[in-house]
Amino acid sequence: MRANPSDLAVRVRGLRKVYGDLNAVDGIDLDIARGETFALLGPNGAGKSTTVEILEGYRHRTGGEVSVLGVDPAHARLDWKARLGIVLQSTGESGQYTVREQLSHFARFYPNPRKVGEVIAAVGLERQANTRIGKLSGGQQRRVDVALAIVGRPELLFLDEPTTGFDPEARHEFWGLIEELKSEGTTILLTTHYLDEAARLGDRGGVIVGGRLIAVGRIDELGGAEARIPLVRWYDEAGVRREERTERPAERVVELARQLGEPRELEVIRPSLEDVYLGLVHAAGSPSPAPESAKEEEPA
Ligand SMILES: Nc1ncnc2c1ncn2[C@@H]1O[C@H](COP(=O)(O)OP(=O)(O)OP(=O)(O)O)[C@@H](O)[C@H]1O
Repeated sequence: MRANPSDLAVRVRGLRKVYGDLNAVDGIDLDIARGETFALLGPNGAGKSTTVEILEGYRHRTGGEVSVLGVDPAHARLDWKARLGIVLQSTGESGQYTVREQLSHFARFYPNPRKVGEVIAAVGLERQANTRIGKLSGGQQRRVDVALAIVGRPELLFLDEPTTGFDPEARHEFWGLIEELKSEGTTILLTTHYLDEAARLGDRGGVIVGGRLIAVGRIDELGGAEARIPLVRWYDEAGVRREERTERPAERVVELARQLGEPRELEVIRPSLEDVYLGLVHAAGSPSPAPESAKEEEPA
């Protein structure tokens, strides 16, 4: 994608982060257009949170250029922070205030906040509005995190594994909320291990492995056309498992039925984002060690 820099919410070039001997982020280039939802995917320890926390201004980088809403997060001021909404991976919410009190308190920090009652309704916590946060379930506390992140009407919303601990119904409701924010023009950077979530919400996505972005593109094109060709699987007469990629799986199935009658455990698989992702991660291998000159100690 080639975009005018002013249309970009996030522009990253050659981003690096070294912890001791580890290249946690190893030369990432990334553009996220305004209004886009970008899903950052990758296995545990791949460097997603480190990247996101650098963009949020919570972590120093070792090298590279970063611009978020036109500002370098390493030198950003409070008015820049007010344009962001952040849902961190772990919740840090204090439990002694009610949902409404906490939201009303934080809404005051922003120049143009949403109405607290609307935010509570949007995250589905109307019945818990006057409950102390410490008494909510894990999934409900996560909704409070999301509510706090959107109350300031952010231009750019960071969602780091936002639906971990949600039951399936809550996840679907949450997706509806994110789709509404998208339709209002909010730019979203989402990290998630749920590939169905990434496929549903993401416009574009990237896969990080070992600190490197190994694939980036439209979410439904990630991994290339080849990786999405349907797969036909069956057992032949000798009981050997066979598989074949074909653009015309129905034709292949008819041929097989003609040859074998009812082939054992015949399957037609249309690769999902999860299949494509697993193929990419498997092919990418493991991280590289840091060069001596780049070593840096990281405080906790
Ligand atoms: N403060 C730190 N000091 C030293 N190493 C760190 C620190 N924070 C993260 N790391 C290491 O950097 C690597 C990248 O971690 P990061 O948290 O960015 O991965 P992630 O992709 O977000 O993983 P997950 O999906 O598990 O959240 C990991 O190997 C991790 O152990």
